[in-house]
Amino acid sequence: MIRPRRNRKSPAVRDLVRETTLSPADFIYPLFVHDKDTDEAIDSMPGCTRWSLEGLVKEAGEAHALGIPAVVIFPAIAENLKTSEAQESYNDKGLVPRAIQALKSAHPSLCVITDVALDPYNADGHDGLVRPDSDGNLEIVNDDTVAVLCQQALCHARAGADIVSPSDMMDGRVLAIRESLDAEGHTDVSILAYTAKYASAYYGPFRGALESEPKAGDKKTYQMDPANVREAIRETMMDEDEGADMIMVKPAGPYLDIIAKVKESTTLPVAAYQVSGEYLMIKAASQDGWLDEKAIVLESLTGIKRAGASIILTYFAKDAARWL
Ligand SMILES: NCC(=O)CCC(=O)O
Ligand SMILES: [Mg+2]
Repeated sequence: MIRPRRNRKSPAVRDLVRETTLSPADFIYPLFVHDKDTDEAIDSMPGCTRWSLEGLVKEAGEAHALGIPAVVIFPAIAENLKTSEAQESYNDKGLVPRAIQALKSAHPSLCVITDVALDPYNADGHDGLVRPDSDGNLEIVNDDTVAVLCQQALCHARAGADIVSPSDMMDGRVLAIRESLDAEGHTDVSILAYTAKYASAYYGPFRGALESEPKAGDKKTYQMDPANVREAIRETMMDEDEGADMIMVKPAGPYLDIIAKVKESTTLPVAAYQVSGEYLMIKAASQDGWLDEKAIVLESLTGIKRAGASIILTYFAKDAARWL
C-alpha cells in the first residue's frame, strides 16, 4: 500500500522531505525612527517601537547579529515638517539620511533599505502630491509625484542606502528612479519595487505608528483593488521591464495566491510584506494565550515562503530569527 505517512514518521524523515525552510536570512526587519532622543512604544502596534537614532542603531545591530541581513526604515516626521509638496522627503540633512549614515557606519555589512513614498512627509497623508483637477476635485497626481520620488531616492542613495524601495504605486516610477540613480552614478543602488500593493485595511496600525492617515479620501486610485490578480501580473511585467531588481506583494497572508502567481510570472526575486494588521491580529490573539504566538508566527511565515516569497518583510523578524 502506498502510505504518505511514512514520510512523516519521525523528525529526521520530516527534516529530509521538508519542501520549505525558513531562515533569518529571508527577513527584512521594518524599523520605525523618529527625531527624538527617547524610544517610544507604538500604541497601535504592541511590541513595536519608534526608535531614536541611537535606539535604531542598537536594534538593527541586534537583528543583524541574529542573521537578519536587512532592515527597512520608516520615519515618523514631525507635523511641522509636513508640507503639501513634501520637500522634507529629499532633505539631505533629514531624518532618513541621518539614519542611513548612522546604520551604515555602525553596521557596514547590514543592508539598509529605505521607503520611497511621500506619505510620511505629505501634509495630506497621501503617497503622492495632491492637487485639484480641472473640476476642483482633489487628485493624487502621477508624474509630478514621480519627479519628487526621484529626488527622494537620490537623497537616500547619497546617504548610503543599499536599496531604495518605492511603495507609492505611481506609474513609471521604477524606470524614472533607475534613470535618476544611474545618471548620478548610483548604479549599484538596487530597487525593491512595491509592485502589487493593494489598497488594504490591514495597513491601519502602521498609519497609527507614523500618524500618516490620509486627511481626505483613500488610496484606491493608486493602490490595487484587492479583487484583482491578473493586474498584479501586469504590474510585475512592467516593473521588471522598468528595471526593478526585486518585486514585492503586499499584504502577504491574505494574498498568497498573488505571491504564487507573481512568482511564476517573473525571474526576479519576490518579496512579500506581512503588514501591521497581520502582525496585530497575531499579537492580539496571542496576548491572552488564545493562540500560541511562536507557532503561529512561524507557520504564517512558512506559508508566505511556500507561496513563493523568498524575502519576507515582517515585524516578527527578530523574534522569528531567535526562534529558528
Ligand atoms: N509602505 C509601508 C507600509 O505601508 C507598511 C504597511 C503596514 O505594515 O501595515
Ligand atoms: Mg506599477
